Amino acid sequence: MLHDPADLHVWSLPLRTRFRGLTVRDGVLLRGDAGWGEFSPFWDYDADESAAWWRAAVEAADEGWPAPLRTRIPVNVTVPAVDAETAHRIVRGSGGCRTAKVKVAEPGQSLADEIARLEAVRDALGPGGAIRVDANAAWDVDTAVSRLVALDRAAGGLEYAEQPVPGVDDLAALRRRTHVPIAADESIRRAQDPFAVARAHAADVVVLKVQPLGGVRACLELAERIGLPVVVSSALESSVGLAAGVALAAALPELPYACGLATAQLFTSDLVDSPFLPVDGALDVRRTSPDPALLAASAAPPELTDRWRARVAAVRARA
Ligand SMILES: O=C(O)CCC(=O)c1ccccc1C(=O)O
Ligand SMILES: [Mg+2]
Repeated sequence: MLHDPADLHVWSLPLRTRFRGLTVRDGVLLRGDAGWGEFSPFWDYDADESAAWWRAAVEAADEGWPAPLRTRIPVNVTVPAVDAETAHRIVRGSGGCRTAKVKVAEPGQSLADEIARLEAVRDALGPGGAIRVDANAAWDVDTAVSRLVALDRAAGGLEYAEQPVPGVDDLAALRRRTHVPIAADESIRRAQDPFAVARAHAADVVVLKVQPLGGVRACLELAERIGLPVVVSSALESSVGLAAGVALAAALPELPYACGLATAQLFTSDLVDSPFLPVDGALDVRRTSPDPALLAASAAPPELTDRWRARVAAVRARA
């Protein structure tokens, strides 16, 4: 279907704390017969890599998603690379999340910063909660081996380490040298071949993100073929885009881990009047549509709007 360019809504939303180097997040909403879709590739994704993100938006707008198998999705609170006191406050204010995902390997921070952050998260969560870390591919294998010993101890046990090292071979080598389970994220969503992880026995868990992997149906197929437990995570979308991740999590036959879909908490405002915020550590499964007043309040300035329209035109020219 041809989406009328007049029906592209370019938005920009501030983040509470710096995340992945970002202080604002921006993107596009489009409306189709089935509902609203979000297209929000990060600016370091070129038109080629953004094609999958566009397919996910078109699926949401034109087709909708497969029927849910569950009504609630347990989620992790996402803790950015903040100081210990802030980390404690974020976990306590998370809406009852029993799992925390803590960012580590932030440039300029020390192991002591990470240990303090993990101790604070454990204190806030209590002994029953689960703690995972995400290093976004920043370590080499030797560094990861030693860091994971220290961080596992500081956390009182790690549930898993997400993408501690860059490549599939690195993940496989590290996995043989640590008892901490390994999750693959970038090695799935930015890889030529997402199945290489499974073939190399490089991970215990795979992280699936709807937009970079081309939609809910594409992710369901990938999950079935890859044969490893899946964690659905956001790409820091508005609550319109988060609905796609919620739909994927709801449609997966098995969902053994909390999902990384509580990222609406990282924004100071949203595009829908009832954002995806956890209650008792879980999100309700539902679709969302933007509130016209919030969409207007979050409308991007003209220059940014032009940049997004050009991006959409480039990605559509390839489709
Ligand atoms: O998984 C989560 O808890 C939140 C999502 C998240 O961390 C993320 C969000 C945007 C881009 C990359 C990542 C990541 O997992 O590395
Ligand atoms: Mg990650």
